[in-house]
Amino acid sequence: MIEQISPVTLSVQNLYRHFGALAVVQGINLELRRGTVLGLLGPNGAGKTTTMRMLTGNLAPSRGHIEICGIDLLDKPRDAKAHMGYLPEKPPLYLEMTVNEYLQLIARLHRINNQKIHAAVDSVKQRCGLADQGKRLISTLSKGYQQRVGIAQAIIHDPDVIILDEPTVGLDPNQMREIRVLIRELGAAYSVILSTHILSEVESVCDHVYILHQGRLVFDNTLAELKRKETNLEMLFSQLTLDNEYIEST
Ligand SMILES: Nc1ncnc2c1ncn2[C@@H]1O[C@H](COP(=O)(O)OP(=O)(O)OP(=O)(O)O)[C@@H](O)[C@H]1O
Repeated sequence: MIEQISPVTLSVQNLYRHFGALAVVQGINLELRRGTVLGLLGPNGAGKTTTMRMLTGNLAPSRGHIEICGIDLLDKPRDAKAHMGYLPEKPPLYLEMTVNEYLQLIARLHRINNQKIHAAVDSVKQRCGLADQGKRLISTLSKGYQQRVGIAQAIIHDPDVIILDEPTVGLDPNQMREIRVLIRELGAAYSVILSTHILSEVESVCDHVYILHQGRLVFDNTLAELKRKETNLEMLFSQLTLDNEYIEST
């Protein structure tokens, strides 16, 4: 329902990326709408990280078109990136800083007005369950709380599109559950692309799923439709990617 009426926040057309002779991303089309969590699934080496690096403006496409909130990422990278928040697989944290120092630094890098920095840091800490952690050194936080700081840095400038690359890797089950609740909340307010290897995570968090295999999108549908058809995501994934080793390891 939401997908029918919400504005498009990210539009990707005919995206390609080659590394030398290796075609890693081959003609991807993708659309993300406000209020949606989109799960990007694929076996190892499918091209997920390469795709996300292009969507966040960290890697130039060989070909294709990316618009963030209607702004062309290649023509106006600074304007487009202002609408985008990114948590890479390895969170870009300065462990020797306190949570407050780090988030203030990130706010400055996003050119948030000096007078608004404290309010922005307070608001994002509240949102990410870090309200009592401001004076802690990041190095002393648990991995789950460090991941919250990683998410906080991705959303401090109030972006429309949030891209999270395997945000629950290495977390214990309680931390995973908490981060998933947070992602769900972010998805309701913004729009999120979530890359993960955990199929149950997609089922519990995402509204829409895309499956990438050998650089091509081989599946694109809503979770509601999968449920309606009683499709088993694990079976579907296995059939589409023919990578049983991956399924067994998750
Ligand atoms: N800078 C690069 N130079 C050459 N090849 C690369 C480069 N970056 C990625 N690749 C190759 O592109 C393919 C896709 O990699 P990518 O990291 O995008 O996959 P992925 O789906 O994110 O995999 P994983 O789930 O293991 O993280 C792999 O074969 C990888 O070796």
